[in-house]
Amino acid sequence: RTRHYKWEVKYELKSPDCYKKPTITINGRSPGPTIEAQQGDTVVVELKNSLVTENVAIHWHGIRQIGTPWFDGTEGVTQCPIIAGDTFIYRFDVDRPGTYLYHAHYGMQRESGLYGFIRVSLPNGVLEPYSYDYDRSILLTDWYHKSAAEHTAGLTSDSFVWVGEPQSILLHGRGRFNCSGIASEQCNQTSTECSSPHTLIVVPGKTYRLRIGSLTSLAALSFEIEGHNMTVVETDGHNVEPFVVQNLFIYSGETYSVLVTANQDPSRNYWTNVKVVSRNSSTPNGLGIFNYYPNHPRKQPPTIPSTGPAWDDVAPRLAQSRAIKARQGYIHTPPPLTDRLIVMLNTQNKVNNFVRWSVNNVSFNLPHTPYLISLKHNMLHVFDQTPPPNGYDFKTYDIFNQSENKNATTSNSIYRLNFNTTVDIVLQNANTMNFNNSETHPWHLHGHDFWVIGYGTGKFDMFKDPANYNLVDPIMKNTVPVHPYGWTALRFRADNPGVWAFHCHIESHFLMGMGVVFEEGIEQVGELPNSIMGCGDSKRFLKP
Ligand SMILES: O=C1O[C@H]([C@@H](O)CO)C(O)=C1O
Repeated sequence: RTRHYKWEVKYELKSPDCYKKPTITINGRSPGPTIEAQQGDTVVVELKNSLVTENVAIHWHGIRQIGTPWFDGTEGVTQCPIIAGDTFIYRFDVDRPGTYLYHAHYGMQRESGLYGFIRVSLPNGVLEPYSYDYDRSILLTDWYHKSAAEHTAGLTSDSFVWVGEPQSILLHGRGRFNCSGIASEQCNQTSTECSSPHTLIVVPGKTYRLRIGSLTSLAALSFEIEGHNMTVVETDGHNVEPFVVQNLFIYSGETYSVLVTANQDPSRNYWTNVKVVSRNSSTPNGLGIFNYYPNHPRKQPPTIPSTGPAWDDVAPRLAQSRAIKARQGYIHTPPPLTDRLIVMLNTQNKVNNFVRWSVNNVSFNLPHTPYLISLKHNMLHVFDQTPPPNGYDFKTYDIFNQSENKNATTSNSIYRLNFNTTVDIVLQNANTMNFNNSETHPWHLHGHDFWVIGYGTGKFDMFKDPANYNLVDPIMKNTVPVHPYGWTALRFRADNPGVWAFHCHIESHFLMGMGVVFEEGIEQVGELPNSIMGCGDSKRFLKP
């Protein structure tokens, strides 16, 4: 079956947290419409770019694009941007059930509000291994009052201006900023998004499958529903061996399904409470109402919202990461051995006076001609052909100290993987340029799911640590955090012909170079559609 969507992407002045800001909407909404499909369907999105003076591209996050690598929506990697005024048609199969996302993948457009959910249901007659009465979803984002253009200008200037902490956390597009002292024409306190908080209406005694996704531009979050336990059952489209949490840590690019039963005192409402963790943030918690029917949805809970977990306590976050295992009966066993190990040291450093992020001292820049096109047509002059390093100087590099990394460079070189081989990636975190500081980075892989085979603290030891890998019941995911001063080990099969980005999902960090690109099986990629071409050196492959 084909699911057809017709979208118009456009700037509109919106006030999701009361403050008026040009927001990128789809058919007038941010978050955009949820794509609803069933396993095996083909999704067709006919996208009209009405941004007037800006190009666009949309990535279908978690959809592997098997056989359609040109519709991954990653500007510079798999396609040219969609020019203002043009209409572009994405067409791809959703081959697995679960909760996925979509969002802009061009410059820093995502933070302007261009995002939404993809929900893929099971085939008729097939049941989830858990039961619930209702299915709801809630997209968590962070919200800045400055524009993406202003952020980009600051980040790419040699007098670096950091984006800082977001002004608000939005619960499915709703937040509340304190407008006192702000000119009234700048704050629209009567907008629906601002005047009524996010509300989840629940019927006492019923169980809810709550799909939670994060597409923050920066913030790592803790999500909780006051007084209610949550049972984690799904992440990134894979069934999780159930475990119970009071608060769920969620990083940008991840999705979770949790089961929540409305089993508390039904005479009142409760807070849904979203807090920034991992950074010493000034952003107020995002608050919504968990509304027990028939209480009035605006009836304030009688309690003061909790402050949430300590922002700098890594231990519970690492513990949650380690608790996520594949569900019994749904385990895909990884290959026991790898063909290739790439250790990726994540550092913040200066390159020619610009503040950048690097992987093994290479800070990534996108080329003008998308890799998929240049590789398919063997135009090797359009990017740097020296492969990036497979590791870093393990003996001398001190991950616990500020380092100048004097020989860090920028490059658009890529990793070329042998088709149908097994690849291990170890993300190695380190100190930033600031004293006694290491940040959390959620890494997202396009075109694949990977097995999460290990987490560790300190420096990864390639001789000792692999002995402790979980090769029995590791979860498969498409996005995973590397915790401060720690490491995360992943394994995947390079079995999807195409060119795939792997990057930090913090939008500013990818812009600052925190990403790599993998090519695999390019010779098996079919004929590229005309619609992805037109920029850089790709013009000459346009077919008449
Ligand atoms: O990339 C970053 O830059 C700032 C800060 O390190 C600049 O001093 C920060 O917190 C980041 O995550």
